[in-house]
Amino acid sequence: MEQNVIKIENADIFQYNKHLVLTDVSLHINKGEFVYLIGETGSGKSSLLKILYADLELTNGDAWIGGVNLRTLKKKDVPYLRRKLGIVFQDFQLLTDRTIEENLLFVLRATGWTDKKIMSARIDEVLQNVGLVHKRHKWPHEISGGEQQRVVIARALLNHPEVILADEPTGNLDPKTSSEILNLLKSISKLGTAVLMATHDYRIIERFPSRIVKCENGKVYENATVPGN
Ligand SMILES: Nc1ncnc2c1ncn2[C@@H]1O[C@H](COP(=O)(O)OP(=O)(O)OP(=O)(O)O)[C@@H](O)[C@H]1O
Repeated sequence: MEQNVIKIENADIFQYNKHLVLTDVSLHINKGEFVYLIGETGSGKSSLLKILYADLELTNGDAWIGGVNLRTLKKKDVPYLRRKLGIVFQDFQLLTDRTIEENLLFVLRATGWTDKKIMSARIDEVLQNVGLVHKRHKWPHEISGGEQQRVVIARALLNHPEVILADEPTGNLDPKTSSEILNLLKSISKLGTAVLMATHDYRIIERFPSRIVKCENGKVYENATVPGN
C-alpha cells in the first residue's frame, strides 16, 4: 500500500495577517518520493511549506506530515515536529562562528542528543552521506557555496527525517553545483526520505525530471507540468 508521509486534505492556507493564499488544497506525497513545487512569485509555495513545518497555523482542513496531525498540533510540540523534518533553505544559514562539526553538534544538542561518541558517529555518517567528511573541522567561510549547501543537507539529515522540505535550495548556486545538490537530494529520496523542493529553475526540472506540484491562482495542482510543456 502507498504510504503518504505528507497528506493535506481540503486545507485553506492563510498568511499571518489572515490573507487567504491557497484554497481547498489537497496534496499527497509518498515515502521516498521526490516532488518539485513550482509557481510564480507570490503564488504560495513558501506558504505551503510553512504550513508543513508549522510556521503557519492550519485552521481549515486537515494535514499530516510524518504522521503528525497539523490541525491538532500544540505550539509546545512544534519542536518535536521539526525534529522529524529536514529543512533546507536558499540561504545556507550555517552559524558562521562555528566549524562544520560544531554546527552539526549544535543541532544534535538542541534536539536532545547527549552521548558524545554517538553524536560524533552520527556527524561522521551525515558528512559521509554528502561527501564532506574531510571538511569536518573547516569553518563555513573556508568552503564553497555548494559545499555549504551540502552541509545544510547533512544537518537536515541528522535526525533521520521522513521528509525534507527544501525552499529554493539551488537559488544561489551555479548550474554545475546545482546539479550536484540535485543528485544528492535524489539519492536521499531513493533511500526513503521524501523530498519536496520549491524551485523556479525549470532547467533543473528538465535535467532531473520528477513529479511537479504547482501553485497557481490560489490553487494547488498535484500533477502539473512546467509552463510551455
Ligand atoms: N509575512 C507575510 N505576511 C503577509 N503576507 C505575506 C507574507 N509573506 C507572504 N505573504 C503573501 O502571501 C502570498 C504568498 O506568498 P509566498 O511567499 O507563499 O509565495 P511564493 O510562491 O513562495 O513566492 P516566492 O517564489 O517569491 O518565494 C503573497 O501574496 C505574499 O504577498
